[in-house]
Amino acid sequence: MSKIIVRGGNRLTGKVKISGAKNAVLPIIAASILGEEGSSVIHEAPALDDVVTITRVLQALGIDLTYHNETITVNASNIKSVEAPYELVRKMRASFLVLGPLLARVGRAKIPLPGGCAIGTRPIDQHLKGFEAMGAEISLGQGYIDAKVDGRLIGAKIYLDVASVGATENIMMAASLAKGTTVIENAAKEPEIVDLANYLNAMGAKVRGAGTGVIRIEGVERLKGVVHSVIPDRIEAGTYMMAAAITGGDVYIDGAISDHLKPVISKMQEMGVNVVEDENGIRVFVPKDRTLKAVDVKTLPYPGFPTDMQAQMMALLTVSDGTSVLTETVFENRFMHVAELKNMNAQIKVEGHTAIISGNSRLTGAKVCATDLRAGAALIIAALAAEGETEISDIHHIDRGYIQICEKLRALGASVRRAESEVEKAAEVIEAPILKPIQPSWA
Ligand SMILES: CC(=O)N[C@H]1[C@@H](OP(=O)(O)OP(=O)(O)OC[C@H]2O[C@@H](n3ccc(=O)[nH]c3=O)[C@H](O)[C@@H]2O)O[C@H](CO)[C@@H](O)[C@@H]1O
Ligand SMILES: C=C(OP(=O)(O)O)C(=O)O
Repeated sequence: MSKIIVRGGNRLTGKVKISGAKNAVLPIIAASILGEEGSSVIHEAPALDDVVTITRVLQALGIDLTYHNETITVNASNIKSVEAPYELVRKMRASFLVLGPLLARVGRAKIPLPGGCAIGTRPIDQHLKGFEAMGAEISLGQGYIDAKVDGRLIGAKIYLDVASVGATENIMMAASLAKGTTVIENAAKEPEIVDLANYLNAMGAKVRGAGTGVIRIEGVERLKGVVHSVIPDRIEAGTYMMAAAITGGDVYIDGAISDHLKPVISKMQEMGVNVVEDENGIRVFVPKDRTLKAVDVKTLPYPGFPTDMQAQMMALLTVSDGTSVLTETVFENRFMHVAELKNMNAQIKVEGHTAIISGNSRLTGAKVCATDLRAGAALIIAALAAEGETEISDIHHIDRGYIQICEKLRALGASVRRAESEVEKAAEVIEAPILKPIQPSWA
């Protein structure tokens, strides 16, 4: 099994470049399915495992796609299958985002129930409610969602019971090619939704209000490929901010958009971390001899404190002065890192959705397991401050969301390396079958 091995105690200094956002590039790749004419060229697409997986999903649909040097070129003028392979979709949640675009483009999609991090039950009822309101017929059998529409989807008014990021994106994409206007109420407001709306609008869609709670989409007849650069990853940026702080370091987070990180910046400042924002990035530093203070944190949909930063924040709180209360309100099972942090001598008690962290821990290196993506990031952060060596296993979770994390940390002065397993290095190859183009039922 591959591992990341960290020797703690080094102060991080220097500059780290932030890559394109995983949670923006994934829906943008899915949205490319909507382009009937020309190619889309997507820049700043980091070669994360999740990004590679979704590109393979598109290839399995018979879509022409190439991926070189963080640039993806997609030509979806021909779609040859409406069925996404189980072996790919089970690996990640966001692969379900191909359902809306396929349904809108060719009137049919057969997608396995999605996999991804086991941080909660993660239902897809809000996605399906949206598609049904737009006239789709949905059936579920043998682990697959089969969605059909006779003719085009019809614009509808859809109120989301929860402000789901994925449901907002899936419905927004489907609505772009529907007949008439769709209004999504209680829509998610994350920056990744705005990036997707910008991409769709460049393709010729008419999406208004992305970034607010009400998004209005006027359907158009057809969309075309465009050139787009993905926004920087606010969660990757936040992770390096925590890494800098826990080591008492001084790091410039190059490319981070501070507007996207306000709740993280504000909590870190409350703890006593110095954070200086400018138009190109964020400098994070802890003055010598400053002790960081405990704070209370509650995760919320954007613009609240991101659930995807909860685990990393917890790692930082274990060494801060005093008791912190951290409440997770977005996912019901997102404290799996607690047991692992406790193995490193952290003092944490969980009561329902709340973790009570007694600070001032002297973290010690241990053998620990990355139970999910951000849990893995939290363990690396804790390990940077721990005494001795920490060995983190199950790092395939970390590879879903962090590109070259060991290289980036080493460049900042950390002692961190990967120990690769030969078995995992033999990449799984899933060949796309040879298929014929599909015509929509109304063509
Ligand atoms: C690829 C991607 O962008 N992933 C992000 C996206 O995940 P994802 O889009 O899956 O997260 P959602 O916003 O949909 O989930 C938020 C909450 O809504 C619930 N829910 C969701 C859909 C649904 O149909 N019914 C329902 O009840 C979920 O169980 C969860 O409790 O947003 C999450 C919340 O910011 C982030 O943690 C993930 O990193
Ligand atoms: C939970 C996450 O991702 P996903 O929704 O892809 O599982 C994440 O990025 O932290």
